Amino acid sequence: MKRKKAMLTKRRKKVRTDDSESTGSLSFNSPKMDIPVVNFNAYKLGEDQIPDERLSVMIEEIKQAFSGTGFVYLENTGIEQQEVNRVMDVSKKFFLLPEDTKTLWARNSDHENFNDGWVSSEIERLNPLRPGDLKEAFNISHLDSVLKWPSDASIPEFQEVLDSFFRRCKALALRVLEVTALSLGLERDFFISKHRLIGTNKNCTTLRTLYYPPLHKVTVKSNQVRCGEHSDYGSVTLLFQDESGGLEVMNRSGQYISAPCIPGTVLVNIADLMQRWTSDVLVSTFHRVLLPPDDKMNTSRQSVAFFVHSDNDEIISCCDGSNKYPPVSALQYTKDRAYISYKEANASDLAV
Ligand SMILES: O=C(O)CCC(=O)C(=O)O
Ligand SMILES: [Fe+2]
Repeated sequence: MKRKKAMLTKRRKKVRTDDSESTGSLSFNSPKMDIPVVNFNAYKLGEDQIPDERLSVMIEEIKQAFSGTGFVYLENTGIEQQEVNRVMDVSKKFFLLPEDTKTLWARNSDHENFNDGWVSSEIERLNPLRPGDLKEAFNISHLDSVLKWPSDASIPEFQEVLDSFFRRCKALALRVLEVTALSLGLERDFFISKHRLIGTNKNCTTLRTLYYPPLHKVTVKSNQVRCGEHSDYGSVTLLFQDESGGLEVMNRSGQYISAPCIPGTVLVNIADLMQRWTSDVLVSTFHRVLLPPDDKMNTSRQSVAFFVHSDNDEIISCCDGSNKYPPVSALQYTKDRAYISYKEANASDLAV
């Protein structure tokens, strides 16, 4: 762990000497990130009944990360790179199907499972001041739903692979929430007691597989990017990226810095409701994915995010009893935040 941390710091220093200012370009060219790498081995999936003392180093490191940059790479979580590759492979098969076929599994906001299904390119704008994001996605939040699972003969394994990855991410996320509670001096089950219904229609936690198509044949609009500047809405997010890179995270001085893929790790970040819940002790940080550089416009990018939300009916009040923010319903908070990403912006190419 120490070695990797040192490596990241070294890389960052090296890049910062010649590239410390934003170029103003919409393709990524940012300094390297100093997001800590924390060894999760003591509480990896499969390790059970671990006394709090054995977790003490990790607890402290996670607290530093979540209250500093709001992002951390976890290594030795028990989720192996091969599992992630399987999800990416099966997802790519889906995203490469013709649009008419994918439409059969399009997300339908009128449906009870309003979040599940395929989302076509340019539908969402995570930064409402930009044109629609150049990405496609497939969402799963209700494991018992059979309605939205693609059943194309070319990818019979789609449901099995995504369903089982959802369960693995859920298990890891609950462990992260336990460690987070301990790091704040709270009871171990403080957060997980409000995340009991993940995978059902009473919780908005979503596994989202993302595909950023090649852009060389696309007319890219002014200020359009792959994924606009935003912070996530819920409790925490687990993120897996392929090696094409491109994710950038805003640092404390307001500068976007690169958060590269480190194979075998899981990138975890604090989301907005968790920041509010912890009275701003833990921080939810802006991040984005710009366009690839000109010589890589013909390449695609993939990522897989697991957005963790507390149960819909929970009322979230500041955990320190401070009343810094009024209590809020978890579902209402998520709905209000998501609405902003879908409503039409009046001018799609405002300066950003
Ligand atoms: O694709 C990525 O690497 C990031 C996606 C993301 O931040 C999001 O969808 O909230
Ligand atoms: Fe995000």
